[in-house]
Order: sequence, then C-alpha cells, then structure tokens
Amino acid sequence: MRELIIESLSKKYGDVRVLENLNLRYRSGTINGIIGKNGAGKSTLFNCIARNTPYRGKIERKNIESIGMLSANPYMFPRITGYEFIRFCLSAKNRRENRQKMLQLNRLFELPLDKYAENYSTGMLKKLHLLALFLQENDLLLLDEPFNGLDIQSSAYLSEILKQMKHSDSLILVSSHDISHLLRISGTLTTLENGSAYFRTESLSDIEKEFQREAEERVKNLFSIT
Ligand SMILES: Nc1ncnc2c1ncn2[C@@H]1O[C@H](COP(=O)(O)OP(=O)(O)OP(=O)(O)O)[C@@H](O)[C@H]1O
Repeated sequence: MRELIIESLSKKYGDVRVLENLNLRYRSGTINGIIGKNGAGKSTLFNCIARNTPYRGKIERKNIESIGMLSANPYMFPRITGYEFIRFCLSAKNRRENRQKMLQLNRLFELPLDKYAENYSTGMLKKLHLLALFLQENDLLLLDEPFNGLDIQSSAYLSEILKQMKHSDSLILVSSHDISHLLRISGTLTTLENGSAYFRTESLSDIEKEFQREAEERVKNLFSIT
C-alpha cells in the first residue's frame, strides 16, 4: 500500500498565505478528488507534494518513489512528435518502452503520434501528457484538471482508466472543477478553502445542490440591488 501523509503543511508566496497547517492522509486503492474555488491552492498543494516548490511542514511519501504530475497548463515542445515525447518521458523515468500498451491506450485517445505537437489541439495535448504519464507507471499520480479540454468520450475513457489504475496500487489525486465527473470516480473528496482543507462526506446531489443554492441566492441578490 502507498500512502501520503501530510502534516502541518503551510505554503506562502511572499506574504500571501495559500495553505495553512494542512493535515491530510491519502492511500492507494481509491481515487482522491480535490475541489476548491479558483485560487484555493489545489495546484500549490500538488506542487508541494511533487517537491516542485518549497513548503513548511512534513509530507511523508510511503512506498512512493516515482511521482507523475499533470499540470493544469502543461508545457509542450512544438517540434517534437507525440511518439518522441512519450519516449522522452519514458527515458526521463528510466522506463522501457511498451509499444503494445502505448498502442492499446492510444486506441482510446486516437492521437496522431507521428505528427508534431504543434499540430495538436488543446485536448490532444492533454491526452498526450496523460498517455505519457500512464505509460510511466508512477507510484503517485497528481492530475491537475485532467478533464479540462477533453471531449466527452475521452473524459469517459479517462475516468475508466483511472478506475482501473486504482486497483494497481497507484495513489491517485485528481483536482477538478467538474464535480459530477469527479464524484463519480472518487472514493474521497477534499475541499480546499481559505487555506484549510477538509474531507467531504455528502453525496454528489447534496454537494451540487449546495453550490446551486449559493449561486442562485448570490446572483438573485446582486440583480435585486442593481
Ligand atoms: N508562483 C506563484 N507565485 C505567487 N503566487 C502564486 C504562485 N502560484 C500560485 N500563486 C497564488 O497562490 C494562490 C493559489 O493558486 P493555485 O494555482 O494553487 O490555485 P488553484 O486552486 O489551483 O486555482 P485554479 O482552480 O484557478 O487553478 C493564488 O492566489 C495564486 O495567485
């Protein structure tokens, strides 16, 4: 079993405090969803876990040697083919190429792997990053907005792939604004709010209703003032 134990995690950018004394625990065998408003600190949390940025506190990564992270807006070299990018990602992690697995996965994503990345659409680029991450077989996967930009069918494939991966002892954290999608696949759901984090236990319909109610009230009030 792999485990991520976060204790007293705090993160500031200059004087701006983003995460304040977070205590969280995640295990493999389930998908862990993360939600929060824009700017709540989801990407920052992932960057701390991936050691991309300094932080205060302790993050214990039990049985986790390799970490794969999909950024919300990942960079891509323009003059590299999809296939070359995958090979580059595999060699960066010292992994052997499994051509059969690559072709099998790409039957779902349908990427033109022999074409330069500059010819890819936004969703295709995201799928290329995801494909490379899946082939790397990391112990911990941090996916920041993986559904953003994917078409409906690809989102469904991604959900099913993640559901399969949770059985292979990968520890998976997924941040998303697409709450219905996230709740359909997640075993745990964490909300980040005002620097703090807490686990949610309500049902999908209750959480959706809460957001809807708040939106209706605030917009109605706004329009009644103007
Ligand atoms: N490198 C940085 N330097 C300074 N401030 C930053 C930096 N990265 C993020 N921030 C700030 O930290 C806060 C949290 O940002 P973060 O990107 O983690 O939020 P998020 O929850 O991922 O947001 P979104 O849902 O919009 O992607 C924001 O106020 C943002 O402006």
